[in-house]
Amino acid sequence: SQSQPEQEDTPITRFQRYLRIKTAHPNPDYASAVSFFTSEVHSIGLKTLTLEFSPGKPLLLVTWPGSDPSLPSILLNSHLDSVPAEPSKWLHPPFSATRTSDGKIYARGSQDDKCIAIQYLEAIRNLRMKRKFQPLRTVHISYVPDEEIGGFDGAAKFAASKEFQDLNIGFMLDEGQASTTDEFRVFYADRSPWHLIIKAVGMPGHGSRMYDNSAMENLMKSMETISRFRENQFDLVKAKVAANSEVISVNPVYLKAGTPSPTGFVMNMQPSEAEAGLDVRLPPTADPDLLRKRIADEWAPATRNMTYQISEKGPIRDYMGRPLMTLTNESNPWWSVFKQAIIAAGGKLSRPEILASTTDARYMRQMGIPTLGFSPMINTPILLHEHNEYLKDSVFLKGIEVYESIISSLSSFKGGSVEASTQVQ
Ligand code: MET
Ligand SMILES: [Zn+2]
Ligand SMILES: [Zn+2]
Repeated sequence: SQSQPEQEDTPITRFQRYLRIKTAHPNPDYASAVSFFTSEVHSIGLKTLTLEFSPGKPLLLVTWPGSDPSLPSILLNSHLDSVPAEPSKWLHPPFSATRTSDGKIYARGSQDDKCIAIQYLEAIRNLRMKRKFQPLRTVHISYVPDEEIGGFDGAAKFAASKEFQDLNIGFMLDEGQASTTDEFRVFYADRSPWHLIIKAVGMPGHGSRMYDNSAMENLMKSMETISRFRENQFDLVKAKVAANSEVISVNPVYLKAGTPSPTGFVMNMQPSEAEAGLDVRLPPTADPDLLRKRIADEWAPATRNMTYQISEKGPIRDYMGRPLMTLTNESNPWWSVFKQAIIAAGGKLSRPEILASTTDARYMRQMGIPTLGFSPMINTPILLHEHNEYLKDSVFLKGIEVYESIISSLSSFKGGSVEASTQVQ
């Protein structure tokens, strides 16, 4: 064909344009992303509102008013930011959004989660402009900053705000994860993230000496203990006793030790301090107190002069002390509407799962709002945070159709008395 795809204005090229905006940390270009969405939203005749709970960190709210604004609304959430990428290790530059001849669109954020940001809007565009669909309930989209660094200046402040309360949200969708089979995955809970730092101290000494209680020895002993715990948890997964997301994961993400020299490190000196950083994730079913005790007694024991610091990145329980889980049975009418909408779009849904990672959904679940994690990507490898993250064009386009079905169903749901019983478990 004579067409020049890059100059067209289609759902795919709009996806590519968004992927090219560098919203990766540590310096996400939120301003460009917000101005991109603002003009897209205005082009379909809807209004936007920019909120700024923290300077330089805008949150864009899109509203499609329903015919009965007194009914609780629907919120579709997507984070604007991405994790960094190492360009030299990619097949195609991570902000090029290169589309290969077999339809793969390579970009950081193509799966996590810029796809859903565009799909929400394209689905609304089709429903509104082509199908002249009129929602009964108001539909909102929120484009939020800082999810990848904990969401404290984004979704956390948003969920706690008066503006959020005024939206009167009855049900929410947030990101999920790709499915390697032909069944869509859906998530009713997240794991809670802890950042754990353990520190060891000891006498420095000559690199040739063997002596007890060096900082390195103390840290290495802890790492061995942690590795055993990690293997036990992993064995449960390998034996298929539990899913990856149903156990406690602990993974070292940095190690820091050594006496620096101009050419690297002093090699004949055992250092007096050593430190490790670990990413820990707890499923909502795990007892956080037991893990705290294990860390104090075994992973960083004071008897070996070790200290530790746990930072819990967001809520693990709701205000009543209950685990943050959205019901996925017939007692939650939103669940039934969602499930039917997937089937109506010709899709299959696998058994609801806990998400192995963590999303902004936890802040909304904490407010008692039933929230499901969902990203319509089937027959797709799970590439979030990896090199060569990509999404196939055909999968992306099918996702728009799926959201048309979901958004039209949810926004038409009449609810009634049954809605009042919809609670987070
Ligand atoms: N979504 C990111 C993750 O799961 C950030 C969550 S808050 C630590 O790692
Ligand atoms: Zn994400
Ligand atoms: Zn992510």
